Amino acid sequence: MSQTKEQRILDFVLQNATCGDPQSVLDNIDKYCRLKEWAMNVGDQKGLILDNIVKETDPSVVLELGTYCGYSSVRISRLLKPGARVFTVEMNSDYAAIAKKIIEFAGLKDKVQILEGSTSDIIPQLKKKFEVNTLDLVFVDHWKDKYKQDTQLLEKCSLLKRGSVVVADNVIVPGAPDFLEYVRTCGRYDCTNFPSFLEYMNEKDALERAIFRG
Ligand SMILES: O=C(NCCCCc1cc2ccncc2s1)c1cc(-c2ccc(F)cc2)cc(O)c1O
Ligand SMILES: [Mg+2]
Repeated sequence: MSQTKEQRILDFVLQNATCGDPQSVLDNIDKYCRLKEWAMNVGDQKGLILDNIVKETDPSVVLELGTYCGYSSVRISRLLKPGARVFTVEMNSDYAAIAKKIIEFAGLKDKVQILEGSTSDIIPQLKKKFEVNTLDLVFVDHWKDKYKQDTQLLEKCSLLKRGSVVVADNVIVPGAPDFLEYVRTCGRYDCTNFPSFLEYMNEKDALERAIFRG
């Protein structure tokens, strides 16, 4: 059966990275996707900005929307204190299976729980089914036209508290204009734009940090 790009990324990690070493997993995914096949990981440049935001926030409970191959799950969870958790939502079961193996290879399976399904279904279940109270950090990296509605859904489900940090990838490319307009003008967030570049390319992209005011 012909391999998918995501399977080739997994194989490259298994053959070249060091088991239990998250940084080597990240470095090898970046190496493969820069040199061989582009893929939609947040990447090393935006990843460094995300690292700094995670370190400043020091979150206990993280929600990620859009797992893909698990690159940002590894990126985030490698920085968390003992006992802190990442819930990551992925609706493509092939991606979820790859991500599970990459997260396990990195030695981070106890910190990350992959939730397969749509954010519309899973976000309303977080409190009762997954025993989440509120979220300290949300990394938004799924369908760009769902960023705004899912941010509003997080508010509606009382999952955000004063100081909750929402970080969104790709606010320039592919872009999430309705999300940007919402968080910057609704009066409930303190927003900061972090200019960078699209993963593995020279095109401009950016992360947006929106801190919930409560
Ligand atoms: O689509 C992207 N990422 C979302 C994948 C969809 C994953 C999910 C959708 C969904 C719905 C509901 N519930 C759960 C989920 S999980 C994406 C695309 C590009 C890009 C940039 C330039 C290009 F020329 C072509 C693609 C770059 C990026 O960094 C991305 O993140
Ligand atoms: Mg992205």
